[in-house]
Amino acid sequence: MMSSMSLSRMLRAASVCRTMSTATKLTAVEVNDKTGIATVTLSRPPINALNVELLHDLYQSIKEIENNKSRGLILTSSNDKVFSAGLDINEMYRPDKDRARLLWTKLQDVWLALYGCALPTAAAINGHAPAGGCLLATSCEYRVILPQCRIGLNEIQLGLVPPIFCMFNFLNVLPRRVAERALVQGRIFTTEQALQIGLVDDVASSKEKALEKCSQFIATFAQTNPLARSLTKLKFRGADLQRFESERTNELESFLEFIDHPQMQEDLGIYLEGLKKKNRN
Ligand SMILES: CCCCCCCCCCC/C=C/C(=O)SCCNC(=O)CCNC(=O)[C@H](O)C(C)(C)COP(=O)(O)OP(=O)(O)OC[C@H]1O[C@@H](n2cnc3c(N)ncnc32)[C@H](O)[C@@H]1OP(=O)(O)O
Repeated sequence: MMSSMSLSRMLRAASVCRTMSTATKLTAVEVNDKTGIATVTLSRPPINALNVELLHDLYQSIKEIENNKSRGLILTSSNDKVFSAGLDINEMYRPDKDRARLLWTKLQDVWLALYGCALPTAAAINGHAPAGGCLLATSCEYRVILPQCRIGLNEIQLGLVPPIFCMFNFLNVLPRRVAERALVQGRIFTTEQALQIGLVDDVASSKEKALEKCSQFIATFAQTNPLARSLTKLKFRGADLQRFESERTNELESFLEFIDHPQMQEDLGIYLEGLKKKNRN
């Protein structure tokens, strides 16, 4: 039989962390009642490829956390090897046109919500983060990565033109010259390289330690007026958000045109096949 001691300990633990009522299917949201920090966990096995549904759930989670006045938001993954593999290439290869439109619109919505989030945001990058995975991480204000991970915006290697928000994210984090070179070369960085150029702020030896470091970053704002903080953040990011708004329709149409091109489809098919072949050999 369970002792009253262990029962009370369990009840105490249960009261510290609670799952948000509207936690969605492909993202789990947990709020620490002690710190007020919400953790969003990407949960689309096997590699958190960003499809319409995951992007939809992620957007809902970010908005819910923002509206519930949490103290901060941490983004992480349920997979212990991959933070996110980026956009689900199956959504771009031989796509249903309406769904492709929805995919891009949802990606844009997520970027707007995360980059412009009023709360302090941090990413505990507990696995590889290529392309869209890197986009999510660099939309946050602070990043901690685990050893032996790879991170970067490699779109150009797939023949894709990095959209404008990729540029904003890199310019916000890296010196201009480094950002430009990384994007035009489609560089994927190791953990050590990412730390050295400043693409990430810190390295942690485990997911738990990465989450702890993210919480510590968010706690640095405990004494700061939240409105003053969010307005100051907006002063830094507002011009990017405005330029994005003015170009979002054009970027959507360019994306649709781009993936409609026969050569693009052929390249995406070869790339996808290469990823699958890796597992067959
Ligand atoms: C102004 C606009 C103009 C035009 C705009 C053009 C469009 C620009 C778009 C820009 C924004 C974002 C783009 C993207 O995100 S594109 C996606 C790029 N992602 C990648 O290149 C990552 C590829 N994957 C990997 O490197 C590895 O899979 C990874 C390191 C993530 C994990 O490695 P691991 O060994 O753990 O796992 P596997 O490789 O075995 O993968 C498991 C299965 O998942 C499949 N897979 C992997 N990645 C993807 C993906 N991105 N989409 C769909 N499927 C993916 C892989 O094939 C395996 O499948 P099988 O189990 O069937 O073999």
